[in-house]
Amino acid sequence: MKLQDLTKTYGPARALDRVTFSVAPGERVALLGHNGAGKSTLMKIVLGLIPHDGGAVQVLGAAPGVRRAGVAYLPENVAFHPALTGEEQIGLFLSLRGQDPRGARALLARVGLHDAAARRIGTYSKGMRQRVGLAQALIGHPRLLILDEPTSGLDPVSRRDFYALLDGLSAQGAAILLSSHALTEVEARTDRIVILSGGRLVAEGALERLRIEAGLPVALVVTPATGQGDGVATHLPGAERVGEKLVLTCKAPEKLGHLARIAALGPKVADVDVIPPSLEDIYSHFSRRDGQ
Ligand SMILES: Nc1ncnc2c1ncn2[C@@H]1O[C@H](COP(=O)(O)OP(=O)(O)OP(=O)(O)O)[C@@H](O)[C@H]1O
Repeated sequence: MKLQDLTKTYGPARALDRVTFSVAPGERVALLGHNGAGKSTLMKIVLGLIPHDGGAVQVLGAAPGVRRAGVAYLPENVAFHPALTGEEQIGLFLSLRGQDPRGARALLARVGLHDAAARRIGTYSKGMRQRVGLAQALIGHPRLLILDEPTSGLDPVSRRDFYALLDGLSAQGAAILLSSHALTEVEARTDRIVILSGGRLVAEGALERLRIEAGLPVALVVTPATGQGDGVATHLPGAERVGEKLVLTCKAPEKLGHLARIAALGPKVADVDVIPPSLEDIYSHFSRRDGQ
């Protein structure tokens, strides 16, 4: 999937402004952005549901909407018929795609729903319904998956399982674009992050690169040995006392120098932790930089 200077306006309002990025086969890219940043608009354009005004869009090497069979979409809130069993529902979707409905069990097994296949969807948890959505999305072996906040409302275990499924799909070569507000989880589970703000791409890259680009401070959390708090504090001017600990905030390039000074204090120091800026910090840095 390739976007080049993608632009979309709704009347006078510009929802997307010259957005350029791509998602390669096997890559998992997270699309982040505040409400109204343009994420849904971008997804709808890629899916061929709405036209764009400017720039170029290539989806599996063709215009959006052309290679429909190769593209799967999982909307944020999937709704299925509560009276149907998982197997009946997926069987129905298979029939609608001209495929053998008996393939439903295998698809449900792929998303960990084999044992629940004969139960009515009305009895499923939200995480299980989300997996039915993923099973539906997997029909026909899509090469591009567009997932709109796929883990919103899922508990941590369901989220982890869901990402494990995505890992398997990307390992088989599927390109995955997912939007999310859950920053910490995409930090660990995606290859690249794209941040939209006010319709513009304000940051793109692997998290490590964004961390460096943002130039945000690093915190060194020093735990003095028992009774050594004051002694350590005199050697760390500028450090803030937080309970028993001393927190020194510095720019990333200064980190090693500070660590060397801390190490030189020897047994006066019991422990030291280096806390890099979180994805939340990086995200608000880029969003703010853009005046949001
Ligand atoms: N059909 C429409 N008509 C007019 N304006 C629209 C339409 N759809 C979206 N917009 C506007 O375009 C901008 C981008 O909206 P979009 O829904 O793409 O954002 P989003 O990042 O998906 O937000 P959210 O996280 O709330 O889903 C917003 O300012 C929104 O109000």
